[in-house]
Amino acid sequence: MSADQRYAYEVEDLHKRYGDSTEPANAGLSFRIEEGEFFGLLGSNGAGKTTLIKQMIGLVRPDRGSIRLFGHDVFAHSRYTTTHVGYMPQTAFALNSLTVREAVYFSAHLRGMSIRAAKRERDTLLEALGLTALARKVVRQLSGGERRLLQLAVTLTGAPPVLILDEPTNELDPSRRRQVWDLLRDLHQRDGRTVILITHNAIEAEQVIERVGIMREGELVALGAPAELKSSLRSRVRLTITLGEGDVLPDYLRIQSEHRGRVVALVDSADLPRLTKDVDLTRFPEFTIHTATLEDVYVTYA
Ligand SMILES: Nc1ncnc2c1ncn2[C@@H]1O[C@H](COP(=O)(O)OP(=O)(O)OP(=O)(O)O)[C@@H](O)[C@H]1O
Repeated sequence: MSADQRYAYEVEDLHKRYGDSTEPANAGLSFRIEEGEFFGLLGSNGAGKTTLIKQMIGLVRPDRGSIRLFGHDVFAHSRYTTTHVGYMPQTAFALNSLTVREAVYFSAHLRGMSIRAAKRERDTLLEALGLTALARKVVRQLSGGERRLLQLAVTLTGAPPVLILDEPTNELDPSRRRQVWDLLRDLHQRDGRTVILITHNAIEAEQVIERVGIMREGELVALGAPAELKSSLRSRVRLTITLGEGDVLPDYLRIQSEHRGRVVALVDSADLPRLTKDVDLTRFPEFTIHTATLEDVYVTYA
């Protein structure tokens, strides 16, 4: 990190346990996110991702530890936090009786933009997210995916320097998902925004994220660039193969998933020559071999 680079977030020794729950939701988390970084947070259900994020925007108080946003304590400077972070939660969108264009316009205006600037912002965001044709529709009449896009548009209003997005591509069809990833990549590369993304879709996220944290049981069990984490895997090669009736694979393969004869397995690089000797892969109707993906890292750690 160069001398003039700042941290967007500095999280130190964060602990959180809800009510009389025996297991902590967050247990001793410490990490930093650089200004302008695209950071992905992965982890299975209940790993503690949402709790961490809610603490980072000052919605949930930790039992112990500190969180600084550009050097400001998020709880002592709650106004600073709300004006500098755009948060898109997983929960349903609230502005149901407004039209799409009103929802975006009012959000921009409430974030301090003049009437003129808010109108311009509204038109730009609706266009960027492919919502212009729906501008006059009432929010409650939108489909789940359309609502999700609108929620993203509202989150982006006022151009907050930090975006925290909880599963932004959930419920979207493949072409809309691509549109969202392209937009986020643009906001990051062109405008230098810091993006913090929670996702279960490691394969798609891998295209955009620069560093990833993997959570399990309230702790960060892996933190690094996707390439670094992939190269740290012992089983570096992924084999996908469709088996026929009675076919069996050697037991040194680590099976990750199996569905209707389609098997995904991880193979130690050292075992690859042995595998190609033991199994005549060309006899199978379908197989692929490639280096491990971020999803393999996720499945290994989470
Ligand atoms: N308001 C709450 N009250 C009590 N327990 C909670 C509350 N919110 C979360 N928890 C518990 O804290 C733990 C972490 O939950 P959290 O929602 O942070 O996980 P997550 O990684 O975001 O999960 P998911 O991927 O399913 O959204 C879980 O055991 C959950 O049951």
